[in-house]
Amino acid sequence: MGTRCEGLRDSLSPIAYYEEYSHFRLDCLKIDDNKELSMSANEDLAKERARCDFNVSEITNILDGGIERTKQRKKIESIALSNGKCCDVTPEETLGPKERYENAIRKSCLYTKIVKDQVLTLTGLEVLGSNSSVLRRTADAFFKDISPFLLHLGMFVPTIMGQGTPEQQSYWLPRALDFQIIGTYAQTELGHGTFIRGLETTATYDPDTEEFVIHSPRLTSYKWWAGGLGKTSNYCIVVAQLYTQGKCYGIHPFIVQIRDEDTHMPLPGVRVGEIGPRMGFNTADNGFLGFDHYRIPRNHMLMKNSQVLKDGTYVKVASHSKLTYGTMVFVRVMLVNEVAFNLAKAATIAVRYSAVRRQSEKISGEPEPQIIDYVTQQHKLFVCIATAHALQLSSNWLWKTFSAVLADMRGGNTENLPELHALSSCLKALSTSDSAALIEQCRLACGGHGYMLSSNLPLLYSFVTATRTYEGDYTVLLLQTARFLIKAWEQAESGNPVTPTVSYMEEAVVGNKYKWNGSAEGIIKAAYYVAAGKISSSVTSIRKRMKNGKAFEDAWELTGVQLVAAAEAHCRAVICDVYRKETVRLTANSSPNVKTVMDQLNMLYLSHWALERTGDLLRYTSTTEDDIISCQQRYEELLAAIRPNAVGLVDAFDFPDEILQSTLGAYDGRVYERLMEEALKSPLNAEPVNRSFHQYLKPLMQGKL
Ligand SMILES: CCCCCCCCCCCCCCCCCCCCCC(=O)SCCNC(=O)CCNC(=O)[C@H](O)C(C)(C)COP(=O)(O)OP(=O)(O)OC[C@H]1O[C@@H](n2cnc3c(N)ncnc32)[C@H](O)[C@@H]1OP(=O)(O)O
Ligand SMILES: Cc1cc2nc3c(=O)[nH]c(=O)nc-3n(C[C@H](O)[C@H](O)[C@H](O)COP(=O)(O)OP(=O)(O)OC[C@H]3O[C@@H](n4cnc5c(N)ncnc54)[C@H](O)[C@@H]3O)c2cc1C
Repeated sequence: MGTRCEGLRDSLSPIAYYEEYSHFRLDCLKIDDNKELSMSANEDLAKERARCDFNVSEITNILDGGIERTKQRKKIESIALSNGKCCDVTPEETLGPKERYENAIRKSCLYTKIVKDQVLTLTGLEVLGSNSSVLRRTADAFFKDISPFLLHLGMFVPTIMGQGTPEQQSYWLPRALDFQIIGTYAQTELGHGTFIRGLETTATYDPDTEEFVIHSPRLTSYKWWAGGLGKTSNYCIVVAQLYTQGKCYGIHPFIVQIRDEDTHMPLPGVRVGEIGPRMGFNTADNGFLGFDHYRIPRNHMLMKNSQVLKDGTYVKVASHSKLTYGTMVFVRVMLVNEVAFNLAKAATIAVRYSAVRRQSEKISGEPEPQIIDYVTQQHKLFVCIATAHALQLSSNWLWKTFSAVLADMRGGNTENLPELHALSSCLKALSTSDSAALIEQCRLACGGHGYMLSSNLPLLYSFVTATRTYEGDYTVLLLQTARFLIKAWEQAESGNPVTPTVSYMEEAVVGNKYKWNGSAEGIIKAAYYVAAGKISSSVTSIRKRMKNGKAFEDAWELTGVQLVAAAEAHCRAVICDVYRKETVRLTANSSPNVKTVMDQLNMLYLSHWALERTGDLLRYTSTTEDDIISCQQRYEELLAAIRPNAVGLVDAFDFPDEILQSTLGAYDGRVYERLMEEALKSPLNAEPVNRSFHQYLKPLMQGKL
């Protein structure tokens, strides 16, 4: 689809037909007065770019984290993209399941080789740390869906880093980072995903042989879902209940070899396969895995946080009981960045398309306007750009918080872990939920063409909607944050100090009502008051239920709806606050127009959420109807102010066409030409008459069936 792919022939894809029937394709392209469809860029998009009043690359640099990081990213992207084999001639979505998987493996190996040979020599291992989002982003030029290697780099390697002893790391990491072995993370089972204390796979220590016996006692204990498990991985992290000296010590991580390193056959005692078609992730060979008394050496238990000695003695090393959950916290932090990136892609596609697409008449007889000129379209799309910024900046902030807590923990201090868990849980929940909803909004904003897989919007949605479930379901994670909030509220009530992200409670517990003012800081404060009001209401409900004889657990359960809403409101206030502060900080030295447009986007986000939550504002603050009316007016003014810069703003996300992979969103705006070009790649267009005509249709129509 991108220019670098023109004329490419993919050895694995069934495209012989394409050459054979090229005359048919050429005929279709000569539909306009016998002229071939235009190869030149769309004029409307060119005009949009000419009217943009700020320096696009300044915003790109802000989003990348500085000019040097932009340069580094572009260097990595250009190495990977100049390879020329990054996309398919036959769209991957038109292939059958086996061909798609094989093609995904081919491309994963190709991309891995480029990273190993060319990118790592440029950046060193740093690329796997702070630059991993660049690797992830560049990978999208290779995969429209998901690489079967995602879990290897996304969870297998991080688990060894986070849960292995230094000796275990020095043994496993070089092999894993060099792709001599490929692994995944098998925690979820058929019977349990959320409640991990209820996992049923067992790892029983046998001191006679100094081995663990891994066993799946029943069907519900089969591992289910792990990405890359079905066909790709030869190793995996298995999370299992540890038994030693007759006692169960709860779940622990083990490195388990599941396939022969040479033949790739499953090892005796291992039952492994792929789980079947799903809504997305169809190139990720998500798998199932069962064990029949399968033995692994003692030192394959990852022993940084707890150990089993040769004689079977269990030794707790870690100072906090939940450190074995560390990989999940890490991935939740990474996911905020991941969904911000995917939302930015969807916004780019929908905004560019809306500048190209003309539909209906605003005034009878006048030319049809670009659909981006409808205020309702602006309402659908500009909040997507603003949310992509909000989540990107929140994710950078969360990453810094995560790194600081990690550094503390290296020195044995786990004091800030509960706050990190509460923050990463709610930010993961809200960012994934918002992004999925807004990507779908982008798809709907593109009308019928948004439904085409070649727009890439359906694939983006199917990928991002899964992030709301995996790595901790939305509701479950918000309830985790609620636990923290209720405890903090009780601390604040009794006059004890609370941690920074809940310091607003100290003022709110006194019972003041907040008086609305429409400034950014005013809206943020109102959002905190709404959160405090919801937390307070939840506390009241729990206490009332307990007073009426309920046990705490029952009272908590019955208050669940309010608790989820309270955690959601808290997280929204945190995002609003961080987004504001980071915008002000990062634009302090920017040119005036960049400052203005970033401020407008930020205000748009704040006003949008104030208007979405008018009921809460009226209930928990002293906001009046007049305040709401003026907020609505401000919101509409912001839509108009942002309109001329909309295309510039999405250009600032700086996605090469190869990464965007969209007929509707390419930089040149040749929307209709690309739609037709992609349609002609459909296998059904391989021949003028399909054989089913002779087999079924003709006999039916001629009464000979
Ligand atoms: C070519 C290469 C190309 C590629 C290139 C790419 C290169 C770059 C790579 C970059 C990659 C980026 C993208 C990655 C994508 C990855 C995809 C991932 C896919 C999906 C993976 C998965 O999907 S994998 C499974 C995740 N599965 C869960 O996510 C289970 C949720 N379920 C729970 O997580 C627990 O079940 C749950 C609810 C906490 C209760 O746990 P529980 O029952 O034990 O605990 P309780 O509720 O009783 O709570 C008791 C007390 O523990 C406290 N606490 C609980 N957790 C705590 C914690 N973590 N830290 C601290 N404290 C914690 C709590 O706050 C209470 O504290 P207190 O008592 O003080 O109130
Ligand atoms: C695409 C994809 C990839 C995945 N990859 C992996 C992987 O690589 N490795 C891996 O180990 N796992 C993986 N998973 C599994 C994933 O982590 C789990 O599906 C997820 O944690 C949710 O658990 P569950 O499926 O058991 O849902 P359930 O817990 O059964 O949830 C079902 C419903 O019950 C509700 N619910 C559950 N518990 C509570 C509660 N305590 N209070 C209130 N409501 C509750 C939920 O909110 C939800 O509405 C993947 C899943 C998907 C979809």
